[in-house]
Amino acid sequence: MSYLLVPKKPTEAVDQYSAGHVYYGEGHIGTRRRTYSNTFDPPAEPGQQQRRLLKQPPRRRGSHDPYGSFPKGFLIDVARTKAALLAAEDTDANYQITIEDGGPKVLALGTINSYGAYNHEIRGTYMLSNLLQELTLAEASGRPYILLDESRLSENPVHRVNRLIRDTFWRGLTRFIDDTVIEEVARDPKAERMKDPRPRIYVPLGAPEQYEYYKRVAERRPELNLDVVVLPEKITAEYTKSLNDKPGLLALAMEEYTDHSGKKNLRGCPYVVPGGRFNELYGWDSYMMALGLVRDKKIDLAKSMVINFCFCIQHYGKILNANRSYYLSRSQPPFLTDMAIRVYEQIKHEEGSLEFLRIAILAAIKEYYTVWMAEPRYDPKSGLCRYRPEGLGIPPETEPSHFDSVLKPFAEKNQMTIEDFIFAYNESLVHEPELDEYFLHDRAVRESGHDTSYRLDGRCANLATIDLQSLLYKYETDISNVIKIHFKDKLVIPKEFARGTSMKIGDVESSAIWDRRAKRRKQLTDKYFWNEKEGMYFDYDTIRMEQSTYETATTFWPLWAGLADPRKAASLISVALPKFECYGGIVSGTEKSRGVVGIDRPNRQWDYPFGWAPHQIMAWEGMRKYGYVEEAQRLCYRWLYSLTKAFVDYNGVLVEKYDVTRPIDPHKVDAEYGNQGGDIRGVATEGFGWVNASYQIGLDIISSHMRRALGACIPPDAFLRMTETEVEGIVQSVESLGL
Ligand SMILES: OC[C@H]1O[C@H](O[C@H]2O[C@H](CO)[C@@H](O)[C@H](O)[C@H]2O)[C@H](O)[C@@H](O)[C@@H]1O
Ligand SMILES: [Ca+2]
Repeated sequence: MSYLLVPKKPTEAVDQYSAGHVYYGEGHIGTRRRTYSNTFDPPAEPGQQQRRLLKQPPRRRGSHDPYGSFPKGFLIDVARTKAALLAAEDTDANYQITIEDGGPKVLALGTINSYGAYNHEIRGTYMLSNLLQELTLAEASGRPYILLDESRLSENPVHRVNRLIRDTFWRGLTRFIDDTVIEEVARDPKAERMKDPRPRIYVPLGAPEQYEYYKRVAERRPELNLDVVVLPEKITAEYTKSLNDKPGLLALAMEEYTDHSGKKNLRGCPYVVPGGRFNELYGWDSYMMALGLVRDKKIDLAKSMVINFCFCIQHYGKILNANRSYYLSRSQPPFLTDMAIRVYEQIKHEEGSLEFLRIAILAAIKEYYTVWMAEPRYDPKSGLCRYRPEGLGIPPETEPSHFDSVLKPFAEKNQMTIEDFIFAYNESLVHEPELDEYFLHDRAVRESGHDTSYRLDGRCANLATIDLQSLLYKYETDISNVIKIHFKDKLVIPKEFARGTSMKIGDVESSAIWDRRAKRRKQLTDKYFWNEKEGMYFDYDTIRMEQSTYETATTFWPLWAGLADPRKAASLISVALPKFECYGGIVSGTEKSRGVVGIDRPNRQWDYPFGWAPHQIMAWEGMRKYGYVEEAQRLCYRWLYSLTKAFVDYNGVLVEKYDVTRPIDPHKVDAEYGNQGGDIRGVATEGFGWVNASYQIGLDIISSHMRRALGACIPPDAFLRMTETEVEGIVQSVESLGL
């Protein structure tokens, strides 16, 4: 009987903690399915034991496995067990097993040791939800029957999150653009309601080889209905607006390779997307994810994202908010220099690494001059820079009713429905300067990455933010250091980077000028952004010529950039930190600054009480830079606790942002478009990009003692009050329960 040949220890051939696609085999359409010893096919004539396993529902106590002390594994009929599990335990029928389900929280499974004759009970939300996740993965891999290690169900949650991110989620979020996947990557849930959302790719004029490539794809595969469009050399705000009805992907870097038949071909340079409805290469998300990728030793991916950024600067004039047509005029917070340096550090022994760094720094210099130090973003009066992109009309990618309350009075004034007014306004058939001003700021808010908040609403384009100021200081110091250390203090500007700038071919960049720029920026920061009385940094309004009073978590960014002097750093820790430190980490802005919210003044996602991964990462790194390691670890524990807690209680969820004031279900966010990444059917396959990164980075920051406490889900406030021995006692009892 073939089932008797099933190995006793499924771990012999495949590691018990392998990623789903390895443990169960590849199962997606078009990929090769592999067979491993931890899966098995039922015999044509099932024997007695097997019949029992396949036909009888799992039994309760009385049929307990007498070999119970063995490391356990289970023989599972995937479809039957999944159906039984969902019927009993998913009482709210959302294909997740969470603490909100009211089932018995126990399910008996036939053990491998007894060839399915005896059962062992799986108990509690966490193990049952892990079972659902494993069954969903097995099903997706096309496995009707599996042998499952119990350790995959009782796995320490910190180990499980860390492992899933490293081996599964990055993989799930990786994209590239070429003929094999164009229909998949062109898909855009944000564009579905736009007029002509057929798959479309816009190719820059300077990449004719890509135009030829995609034209050939469109001809060869007419069923795709792929529209291939060349962009004009000069991209104006009018042109970008004209694409609103024809949304499409913006081409990214491709590389030449020789295929198996010896023919030269092109293939897309891969990148990682944020997740949820964000299925494209984003600006600052990419930086945060690159930190996580480097940490997880996925260096090629991080490197490829830098290459894609350089392509964007060269062909679109900026690092794009994201590579969709409606983002053409917009950038996002600049992080290229730090990203390139971190990748370079990992590849410096490789051939071509210095050339990689040279190109990235040249691209960053071009971006610095033409995006951030050029009007309208640059304010010549103050010498400060702002998020202030060009653009016309209403951002088309937001949710349908997002602007209704803003547009309603204008629609009424013009005696139109909101829908008719949107058309008339976008087509310049009506003129509303007040609305133009509103959307100028709205676009700026989106460029800032902080969309939306009461900090930036209605004024962002006028604000020089402490965020941007810190990032540009980092550009200046990084560029200076790289030129000095790696290029003998001389970096010659080549033709492709001089084009479209005031730089001339052959101009030489040296460290001195970048040092002067950094020094000047530091003076301006102290003058405009530091508030001695409040002991922290604030944004500066370049039109009203006054500091903003909104308390923002980006006040810690000068630490990350190395821009604060030690006295200011100390004040940020003693005065500012208590305002932002919440139960689950750093909050985006203080409650006082946000003000009262209600029906007429709804929550904004970048305000109190929400916490975001990039804010945590920037604060941790900044504090560590200045020696505030204990504070960084404490904040880290808080954040990782929120992520782990929601993961354990809510079927493995990892989402875009968290409510850092909620101890129980911090992933529940009632603001704007809700939370991305939470839409799980059985199992999460992607998490959310920058949250994934924050988890991996955070694990390297906390102590091993903290890591053990986290695995036992000890709440932060309790953990901080406990002695090390008390924590160890709890950890050991949790571990002995196998949970
Ligand atoms: O569609 C609404 C907005 O979506 C993006 O913003 C949010 O998601 C991004 C990707 O994770 C992130 O970079 C940003 O900080 C988030 O607020 C997009 O960037 C906006 O332009 C867009 O309007
Ligand atoms: Ca449920």
